[in-house]
Amino acid sequence: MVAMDVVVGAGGREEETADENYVKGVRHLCESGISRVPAKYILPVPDRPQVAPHERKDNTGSNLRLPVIDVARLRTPDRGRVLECLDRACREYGFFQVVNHGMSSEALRRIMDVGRRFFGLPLEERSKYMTSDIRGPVRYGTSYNQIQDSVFCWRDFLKLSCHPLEEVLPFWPSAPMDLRDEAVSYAKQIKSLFCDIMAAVLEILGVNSGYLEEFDDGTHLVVINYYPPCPEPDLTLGMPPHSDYGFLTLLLQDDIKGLQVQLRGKWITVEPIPNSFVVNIGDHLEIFSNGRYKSVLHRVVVNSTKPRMSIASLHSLPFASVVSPSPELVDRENPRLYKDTDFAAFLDYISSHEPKRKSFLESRKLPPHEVRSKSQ
Ligand SMILES: O=C(O)CCC(=O)C(=O)O
Ligand SMILES: [Fe+2]
Repeated sequence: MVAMDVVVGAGGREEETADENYVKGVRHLCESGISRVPAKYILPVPDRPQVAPHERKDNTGSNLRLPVIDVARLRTPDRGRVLECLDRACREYGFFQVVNHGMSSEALRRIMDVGRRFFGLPLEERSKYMTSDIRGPVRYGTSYNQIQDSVFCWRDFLKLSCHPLEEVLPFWPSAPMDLRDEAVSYAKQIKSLFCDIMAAVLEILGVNSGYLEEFDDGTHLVVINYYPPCPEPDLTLGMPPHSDYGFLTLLLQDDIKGLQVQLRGKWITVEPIPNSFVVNIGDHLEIFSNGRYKSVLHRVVVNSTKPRMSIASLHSLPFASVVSPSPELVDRENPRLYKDTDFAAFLDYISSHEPKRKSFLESRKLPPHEVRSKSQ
């Protein structure tokens, strides 16, 4: 048991005396033996994940199966047909699952296993990597954006910046002993899968595939998310509704449900498919495609019995690159809808605003009177 100062607040809810304890993370909080969710994690009623009684059937009965893309078929004469499915998935859902992607189930098992062992280390070891530096090569933390969040969410994370690998590697956790080797191997394989999928997306968009080379030097972040069981899962979320900032996110999840996607105004649970990745469009691809593809809101719900783990790989252009609508996708019928942006603008935004839904992307939209039909 970890000692933590707790007092019983109004209504019998245990309150910690100092916010310092919350920044140690949810796992630490749970190990202190709580039986109720502290006020710091309780969302205002409209933001809680409960499902209205009349929607209960739709949302829990049949979970929507996202379109499934067979990556191996991209290398067969069927490529054209797979590209059509991919285009429809990107336009209609902004989310899809990929199977037959070439990464072995053993490779996926190993990275999940080492991630789980990292979160099982004593807090003293994990907290060596706690930092408020959002630009650093490694960051252990909690909530969504613990510097800005007024209500915390039920997640601990380890973020590994993966580019350039040889420069960041010495900063990554030295325990568990095999974490660096496993994470390097995973980072290389997932980057290659991202490039295969991105090449297909560029082909559908009819955009010069020269962009693909730029991704070789692109930003790459691997985020290991850990969601401990929560005594009152109706009051909080593992992650609030958000969109991801990059071009594409490739998410590996364990077999515990939790990811929900907002489709046509409803929260739909993504049914995990073993050994698959969930892929979603990020804000940078929405801008680059001039709105042809949209980043989609998603969130994570927690449960009272089982811990859940996921590993998100977020990919974009190099840190200093400007992301703008691709000139091929701007013309008289499709006027330019977004301002240029870059990574620094995104980091400045998240360090000065409480991130809400798609607010960063909204800030990059051109006001209607400035919408232009030229690319510049
Ligand atoms: O854990 C999940 O299923 C989703 C995580 C996520 O959305 C993220 O890391 O951006
Ligand atoms: Fe996300």
